[in-house]
Amino acid sequence: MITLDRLTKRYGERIAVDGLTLRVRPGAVTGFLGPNGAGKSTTMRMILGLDRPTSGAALVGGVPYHRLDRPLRVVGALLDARAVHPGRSGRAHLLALARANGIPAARVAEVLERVGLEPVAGKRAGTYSLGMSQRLGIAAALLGDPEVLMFDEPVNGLDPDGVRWVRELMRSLAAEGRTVFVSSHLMSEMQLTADHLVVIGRGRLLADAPLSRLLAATEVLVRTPHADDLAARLAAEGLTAVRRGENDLLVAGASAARVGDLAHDAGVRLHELSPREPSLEQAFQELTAGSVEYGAAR
Ligand SMILES: Nc1ncnc2c1ncn2[C@@H]1O[C@H](COP(=O)(O)OP(=O)(O)OP(=O)(O)O)[C@@H](O)[C@H]1O
Repeated sequence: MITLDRLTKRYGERIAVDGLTLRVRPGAVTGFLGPNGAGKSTTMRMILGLDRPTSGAALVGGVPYHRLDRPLRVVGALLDARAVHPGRSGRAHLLALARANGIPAARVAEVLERVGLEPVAGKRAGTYSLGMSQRLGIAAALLGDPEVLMFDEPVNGLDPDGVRWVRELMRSLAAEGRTVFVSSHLMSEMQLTADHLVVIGRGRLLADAPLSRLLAATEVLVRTPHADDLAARLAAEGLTAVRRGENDLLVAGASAARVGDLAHDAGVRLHELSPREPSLEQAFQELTAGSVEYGAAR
């Protein structure tokens, strides 16, 4: 479990993280979404004790990171896959980490196998492709068999096989009961990976909800030669229908079945009735409109 309590970070006049309060729960993949500069990396760095909050708190398993006795056994993180000594082999890198953290050397072989890096474990990390570096970073995060895992943009720059591999790994880590917190600016990716979403913009919490709820805001498009009659009937039921052309209405907040039933009751013939589920991309754009720091999001 990760707990943020009014977590705030200022850099001079600029507020990077603005009073974030939330819980990231075990047994699920929680996506951490926001446009560039929204404060995702800063939040993750504070959780890992790499940045000090201006105010508020970030706790892992109920305590601040700097008070953890054996941090790698509690929380593993991949922030920057290239932050490895290039002259060291992947195996040597993991052995050094294990030694420094009181983790048995035998664990290195286990994590190398889990991430599929065994065949190249003896090669210098500097020769690794981005995908291999990501796997090495993930192996390091898994080394202490931690309950909590955090990944900052783990699929950035990966090929489709690499993306699929990371996605499946996240799902399996969550299925093992771990807390998996993964940041991304790729809404489409989160739609495939996450169970729960936390959305921030300009350091502020915009949404904290199951993926299914963020996607549930269904609209229904109705085509009828009696659009005025139907709009009146819908209005009487407290539903808003927006006119789209002569015969089309866009109805928010009701299922296709309900709209169809109301039309039937009102004796209105329908020529088309189609639910339109917004993509997460759309939901995200609506949520973050006005909070994008650099104009167009990446
Ligand atoms: N060391 C720093 N000094 C000053 N400002 C900083 C520092 N680190 C981050 N910021 C600012 O804090 C804000 C949040 O940055 P952060 O990197 O956390 O965002 P992000 O959501 O991770 O974005 P990205 O996806 O671009 O990495 C930005 O406005 C950034 O310019």
